[in-house]
Amino acid sequence: MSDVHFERIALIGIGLIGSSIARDVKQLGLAKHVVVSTRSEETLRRAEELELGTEYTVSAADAVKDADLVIVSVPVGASEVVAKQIAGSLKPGVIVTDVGSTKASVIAQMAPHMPDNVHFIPGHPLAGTEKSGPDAGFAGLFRDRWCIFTPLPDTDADALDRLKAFWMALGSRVDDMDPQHHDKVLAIVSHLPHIIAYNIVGTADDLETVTESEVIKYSASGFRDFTRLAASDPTMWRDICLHNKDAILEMLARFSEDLAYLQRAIRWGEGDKLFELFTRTRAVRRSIIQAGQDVDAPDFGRHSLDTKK
Ligand SMILES: NC(=O)C1=CN([C@@H]2O[C@H](COP(=O)(O)OP(=O)(O)OC[C@H]3O[C@@H](n4cnc5c(N)ncnc54)[C@H](O)[C@@H]3O)[C@@H](O)[C@H]2O)C=CC1
Ligand SMILES: O=C(O)C(=O)Cc1ccc(O)cc1
Repeated sequence: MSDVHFERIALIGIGLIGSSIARDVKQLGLAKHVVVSTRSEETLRRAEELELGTEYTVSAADAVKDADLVIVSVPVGASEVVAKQIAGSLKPGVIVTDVGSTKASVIAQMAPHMPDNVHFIPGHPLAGTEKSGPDAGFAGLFRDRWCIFTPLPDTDADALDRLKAFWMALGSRVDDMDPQHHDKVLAIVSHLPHIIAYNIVGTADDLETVTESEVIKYSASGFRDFTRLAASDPTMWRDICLHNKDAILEMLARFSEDLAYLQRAIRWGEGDKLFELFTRTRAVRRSIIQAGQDVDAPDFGRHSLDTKK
């Protein structure tokens, strides 16, 4: 079955996200040509071995020539470099989008380089795992997950609809948001949990009174969940921290205040305060489950969707 949405798609960056898009596009027949481009020869060769595209090049500028859709899937800190590389080779009318975890910074890095006759529409699929690289991707990653778009004030409505139709073909639910609001929401639901995970695993690793082998041997499931997040790609998460600095610092300040409240309640034996908080937070999880999110699976159960129904 074929449902071609774009004649030629260029994928710039072919890690977890780029390669998952490539697998879906191939499986669903959403494009006639898929040009894969990445910086490193080694990753490009691996993408070719995995047959993720129809053409391969280390030149982002060559990759985007004649493309109708360009998807940039690189660490957010590399957005400006890529924008500069592709700007002079984009076809008039092409849709250029990205998948970066932060939006205001990506817009600031890319928009000034985009020619007027190009539709630049920033996006962010809220789907992923702690793994990275072209081998880590899988078909179905985006199914039943949100993809948020942060269109610019002058974004063409038809181009936005075409891009949304593409993501809906991958199984995503789509929504629009203001970029600053996106960055605040993501700071609390995604960026802080990762930062807390990096911190707790780092703290455990630094403890002098508990040996590393004890941490490994006795790690209960709570700690293990943190280690999964803390195993996420260092480059990607360094860039997210640096490129969503204000929202993350704002949420960290709130978090620290609330932690001090909890610390005080524990110190003074204020069980009622602890009980009230733990009851309230339990309700949040129930709401997530009611909203249809499979929170029990380690990576939201995406691997179970690898094989098509
Ligand atoms: N990993 C996740 O769970 C999710 C990641 N994202 C976002 O998606 C983007 C990509 O993330 P992943 O695919 O997980 O990363 P990844 O590390 O698996 O892949 C990144 C790819 O970008 C390439 N790359 C790096 N710098 C480049 C440059 N200057 N020019 C061309 N290619 C370059 C790398 O070679 C690699 O192919 C990031 O912006 C990240 O914030 C969004 C949703 C989920
Ligand atoms: O692995 C996980 O639990 C994630 O939360 C993956 C993830 C990482 C970054 C994003 O911007 C979106 C999703």
